[in-house]
Amino acid sequence: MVSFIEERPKNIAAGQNMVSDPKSAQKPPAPPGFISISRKKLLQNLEINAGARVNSWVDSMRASSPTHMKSAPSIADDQGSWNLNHPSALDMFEQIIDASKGKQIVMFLDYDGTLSPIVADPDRAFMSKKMKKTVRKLAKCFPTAIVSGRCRDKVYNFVKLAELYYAGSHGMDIKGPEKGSKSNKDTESVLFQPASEFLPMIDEVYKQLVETTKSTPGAKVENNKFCLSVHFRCVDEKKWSELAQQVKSVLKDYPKLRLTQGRKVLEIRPTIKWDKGKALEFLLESLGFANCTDVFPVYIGDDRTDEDAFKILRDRGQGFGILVSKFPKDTNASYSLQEPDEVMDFLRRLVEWKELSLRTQSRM
Ligand SMILES: O=P(O)(O)OC[C@H]1O[C@H](O[C@H]2O[C@H](CO)[C@@H](O)[C@H](O)[C@H]2O)[C@H](O)[C@@H](O)[C@@H]1O
Repeated sequence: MVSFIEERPKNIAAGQNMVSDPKSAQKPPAPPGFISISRKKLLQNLEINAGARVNSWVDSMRASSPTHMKSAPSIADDQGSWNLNHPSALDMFEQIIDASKGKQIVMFLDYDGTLSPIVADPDRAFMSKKMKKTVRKLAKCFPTAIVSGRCRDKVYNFVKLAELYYAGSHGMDIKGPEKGSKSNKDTESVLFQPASEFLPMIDEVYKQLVETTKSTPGAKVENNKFCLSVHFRCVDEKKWSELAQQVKSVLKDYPKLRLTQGRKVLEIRPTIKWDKGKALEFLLESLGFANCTDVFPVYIGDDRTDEDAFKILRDRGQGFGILVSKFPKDTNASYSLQEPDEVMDFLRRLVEWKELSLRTQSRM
């Protein structure tokens, strides 16, 4: 499947820190819409150096906001090319199944915006009962992992399925199925925490951010154990610059932390070379598929941080990524789905297909 993504700048590897372009920081904000070249570049530059100018942070915050994307003048053209290059995974279901023939499908699912709809209060991002039932069935058919920016315990409390693998804190906290669960009768559950030395620093910065941002109405700081989120979904846009300034004032003393951006959220994490893509590779290895050619990983996610995993799959030439988005975006995913309801339909079809093929095999 052809993708129209432009690669990250050559000097920037996925998950590495990016030095902001001082020229683009001086430019006036681009007109609404993400089609313009400068806006596109901005979207690629969402990994923000903690020392970057606050203006460029705010530009990035605006650029990633769908309300700004909707009014793009050439949105119809872009939509056409999007549909062509990133067709719906539901429409392409048969082709996907054909490509997986003879291979072990392994499922990787992001949580927010993929399994649960985006809501204003991050503590209330519940997954529907129907979605939970579908994910439970999915895990009976294929090894399944949840890969989330959230703290692992929190995402577990939303999903509550012991038979899954969980990679929390953007993959910096990985655990296998509970011992004694159906998918893990006797082995120890995998546990990998590559950023554990950062725990005291993250706690310290969390407290400082809570204190510093409390004067900005609507701002919410979330402790995700090995990383932090500063939410601005409920902050008046006029106050975004103030919030960016507050976050910057805290981060200036912590060069070992970097900032990335998700959906109306500034994400702060250690500068280690670890991300959702590395977590995907770690999990494949743990499952015994390290150098395997007959594995077919499918990663479904909606956010910038999921791009690291999409890129790994594209580079390995194995399986593919599915981006959950209603809008065209630069992505390394091969297919698209519009929203969590479509994700559920896709997962259900996978389950139905697997159950049918198992029944057919048992009759032979
Ligand atoms: O990797 P994910 O599972 O997608 O986690 C990324 C962030 O998700 C959460 O924030 C997002 O969802 C919230 C609830 O719908 C929404 O209010 C927020 O605006 C979104 O950015 C989570 O709260 C963050 O900590 C994660 O970093």
